[in-house]
Amino acid sequence: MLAVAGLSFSFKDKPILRDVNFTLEDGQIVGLVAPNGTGKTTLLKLLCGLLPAPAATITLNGLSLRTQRSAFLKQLFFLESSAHLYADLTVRDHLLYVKRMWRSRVDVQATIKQLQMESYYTKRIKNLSLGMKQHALLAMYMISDAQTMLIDEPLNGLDPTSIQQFEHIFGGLRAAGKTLLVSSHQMDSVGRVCDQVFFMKDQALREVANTGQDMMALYTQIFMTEAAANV
Ligand SMILES: Nc1ncnc2c1ncn2[C@@H]1O[C@H](COP(=O)(O)OP(=O)(O)OP(=O)(O)O)[C@@H](O)[C@H]1O
Repeated sequence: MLAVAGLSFSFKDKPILRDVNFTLEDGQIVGLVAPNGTGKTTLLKLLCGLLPAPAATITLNGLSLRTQRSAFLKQLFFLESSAHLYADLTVRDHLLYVKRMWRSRVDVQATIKQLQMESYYTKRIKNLSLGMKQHALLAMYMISDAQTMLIDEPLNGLDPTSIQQFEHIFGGLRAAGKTLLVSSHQMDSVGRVCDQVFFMKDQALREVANTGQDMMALYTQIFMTEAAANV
């Protein structure tokens, strides 16, 4: 379980989060939804210590991010985006690197097959399309076998078949007991995959259980009704 208490953060004078508290239960997929520039990536970075939040208490299965940082981070995987992959290394290089660093038993070749990357896993990242890089990044998450996965906009640039494939893989990770916090702007996908959704607004998180409601309608209600009223 990931538990967060008293999390506040500002970029200079701009408050992003104000005294945020939440928990993520094991075996759950939680969506993180908000308009561009609200602070989704910032939150994910805070949860793994890439940005500082000295006053917050962040624990993962009882381990403190502040005082037991390396044990905490071994249980978590986060890579901000496929733009952060190494341009001159191949997909396979990335997967072998993650397997070694996370001491994982997940089979690299089986993962390549599962993600249908056979035709390009020996290619350098710089020669891949955005969708291919997104596959490579998801493969890194799968290979890490980390208990908790923070995934930032994994569906960007994917075709409909790949979106289905990713949703299936997220479901498989949940079935294996993993905890996923996934930011996305794809509300239909959020509705299909997530157990609950955090809507980020006014420096706070509004938690909504997914009971099959229309997520786009909910998005409009939370974010757009007010915006329209201000025009
Ligand atoms: N290094 C930085 N210095 C100052 N401000 C920053 C920095 N990084 C992000 N911000 C600001 O923090 C706010 C939140 O940015 P963030 O990238 O977390 O948003 P986001 O919700 O992930 O957006 P998007 O959906 O566009 O990816 C933005 O207003 C952005 O301008």
